[in-house]
Amino acid sequence: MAGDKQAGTTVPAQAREKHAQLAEQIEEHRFRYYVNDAPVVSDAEFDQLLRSLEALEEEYPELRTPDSPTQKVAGAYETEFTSVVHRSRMLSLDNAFSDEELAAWGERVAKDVGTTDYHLLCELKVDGLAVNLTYEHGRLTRAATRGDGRTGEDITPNVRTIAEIPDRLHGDRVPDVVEIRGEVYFPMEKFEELNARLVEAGDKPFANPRNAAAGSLRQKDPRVTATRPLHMVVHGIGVLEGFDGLTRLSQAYDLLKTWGLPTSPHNKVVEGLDGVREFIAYYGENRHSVEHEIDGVVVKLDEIPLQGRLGSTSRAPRWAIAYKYAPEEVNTKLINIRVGVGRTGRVTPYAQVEPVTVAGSEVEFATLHNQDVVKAKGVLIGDTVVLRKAGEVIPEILGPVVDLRDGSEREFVMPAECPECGTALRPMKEGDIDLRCPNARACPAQLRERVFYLAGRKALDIDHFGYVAAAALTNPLEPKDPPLTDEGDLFDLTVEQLLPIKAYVLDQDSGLPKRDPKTGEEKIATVFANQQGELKKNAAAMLETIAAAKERPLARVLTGLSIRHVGPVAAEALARNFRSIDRIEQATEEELSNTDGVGPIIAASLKEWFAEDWHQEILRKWKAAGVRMEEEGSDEDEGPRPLEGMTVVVTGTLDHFTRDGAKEALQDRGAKVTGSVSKKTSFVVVGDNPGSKYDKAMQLKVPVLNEDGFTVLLEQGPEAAAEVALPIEE
Ligand SMILES: NC(=O)c1ccc[n+]([C@@H]2O[C@H](COP(=O)([O-])OP(=O)(O)OC[C@H]3O[C@@H](n4cnc5c(N)ncnc54)[C@H](O)[C@@H]3O)[C@@H](O)[C@H]2O)c1
Ligand SMILES: [Zn+2]
Repeated sequence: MAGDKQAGTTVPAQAREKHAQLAEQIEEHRFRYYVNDAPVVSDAEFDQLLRSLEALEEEYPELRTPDSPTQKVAGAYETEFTSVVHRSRMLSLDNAFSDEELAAWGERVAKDVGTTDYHLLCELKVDGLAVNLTYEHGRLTRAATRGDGRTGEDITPNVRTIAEIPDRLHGDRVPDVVEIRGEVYFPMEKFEELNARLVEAGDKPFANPRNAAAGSLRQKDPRVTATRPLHMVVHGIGVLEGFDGLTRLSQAYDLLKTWGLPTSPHNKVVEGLDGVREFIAYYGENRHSVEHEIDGVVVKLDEIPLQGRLGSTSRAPRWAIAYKYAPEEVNTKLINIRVGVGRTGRVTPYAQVEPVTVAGSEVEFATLHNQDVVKAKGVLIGDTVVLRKAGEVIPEILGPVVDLRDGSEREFVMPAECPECGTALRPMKEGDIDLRCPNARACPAQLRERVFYLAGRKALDIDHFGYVAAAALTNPLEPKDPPLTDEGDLFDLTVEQLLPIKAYVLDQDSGLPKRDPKTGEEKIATVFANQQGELKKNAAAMLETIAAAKERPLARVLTGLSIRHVGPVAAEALARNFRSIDRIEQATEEELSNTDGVGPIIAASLKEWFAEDWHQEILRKWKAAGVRMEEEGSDEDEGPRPLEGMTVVVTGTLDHFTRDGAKEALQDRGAKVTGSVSKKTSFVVVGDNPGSKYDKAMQLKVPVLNEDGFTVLLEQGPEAAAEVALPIEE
């Protein structure tokens, strides 16, 4: 009877072997996760293994023995902590990964609960580690990890270092004994700082905040725990002695709160599964506005007596379910760290990883900000890393999986030269972390990025002018000389120039050529001409929009110049206040920095920009091409400008004008509106609650107008307004 059946069973040997293998893998991962606080696979991968095991046991129920990982709460491990027996078991939770699984749970509850009078309590599933706090007569006497659910590790001294966890419960009606269950977590925003400190000290960084929470709490020396910003949220009650009358879990939480325990502000009792779905949808959208990481929603039967009626399996209660959101963290390989050059020359390292799908999109690159961040994260090229993609945010590397290193990994070294033009990199100012390529005009990367930005949504908004076009026009393979050596010739592009252009098809995220998925070869395209050698339709549309873009508002033109620190907001403020490029150029640094929304840094940057000859050349060419360099309506013949040459500050709240409305009224009459009061200020207009600008004006004896005076200024001019200025206070 040898072969694929074992005596007395119907389970094929193959299945049995597969089961044993999976079980062993799962046990090993649990050990790494619960004991070492250093898992080597993502939670999603781990859950997948567990699910495979469950599926196998579904098919061959004989394999579902009591010691199977599917039947247990993690495992019992020998660790350096003293073990303690929980008074009542700490269970895990069953998971639902889809709406069907949630609905199936809901139906089972409805069927088994024996009444229609029950409620569902929705809670956030906090991504941390479970702890059990025992309070006797109101005093914290013991804190333990979950362990295998019956026995955990004694971490009392460590838990005492967490400020949020009270040593004594408040109030005079506290139970003789109560077990409080909750989740200890490590805030995401403190995570980078912790890893930086660990790396600095030569210690192993954590792969993610959950491991950081577990690793920080499970320290032999509680003084180390005390230095970690740990928090806790309460999510359950174990044994309760000497206290009657708790019938609803939601109300129990209210009570725990009065005792001084950190309960969650997000819990919500809902009507039926549709209410649950709403809660799930809401926090799916607002996952990152919560103070801790969440990996799902836990739905519980709110009536405590009914919970007892449903009971538990060896592993999890039947009266609760954890609905899991799509994972935001995946493990992948860090293939390389490259550097990219931005439009202002800033050189930033970024990670190139083995492509993975996370939160619904394929990711190949992740940001690393600067060379110090790479160091602080402690990642090496070749590492398996935890990559996180939270919503629409750019993917980031959380940390390395140190336990998978084999010695072949290498440290990233920031290059000394620009990867695209070879110029030596340097900080712009002493003390700057960022390195820059100083070859602003001719560096192909900077030029490409500038031109791309210039054509983009925030600036000239030119149709069919994307990254590929920007690269093709500035650095084509053919012809040798590019049509654009800087932005100056943009408006003079001709069809003849476009037709012969061949260029790499570049990827916007990396600036690298895209590859043909079949052949692996770099993609090269005739970017603007079709096979007949005629201009492609979208290239024709591009040329048309370029011509039309000469009429774009001044602020957009200004934004498109890629002047450091001058983004759309500052450009808007400058355009409103000065109304022409020439006037911005002629303004003093002080006048510039007095503009609302423009400070000294922007003012200095503007001055620097105008001082470059090749920038002047761009302006000259654009003017010659007919690009509008003035705000509409700023022509001299547009009407009288009775407040020309005046500088006015508006402060406080006016009744009949918004702040912008007041500004516009002044600017329409030729006045300049600034944000700070100086001796040169002509008038200060004050509304309600004017604050320090009023005092300053009085001190400098600058005429101050109330709202009526302001109307006089607008309607009758400065002399009349001076007559009605408020009296100077000494
Ligand atoms: N990556 C790995 O190698 C590895 C290994 C083992 C376990 N894991 C991960 O650990 C988790 C499995 O552990 P598990 O058995 O604790 O199951 P679980 O995390 O799916 O659910 C149970 C736990 O959720 C916690 N929880 C958070 N918020 C809660 C709330 N509001 N109410 C009740 N409980 C709440 C409790 O601590 C409870 O013990 C999975 O996410 C799994 O992927 C990963
Ligand atoms: Zn360069």
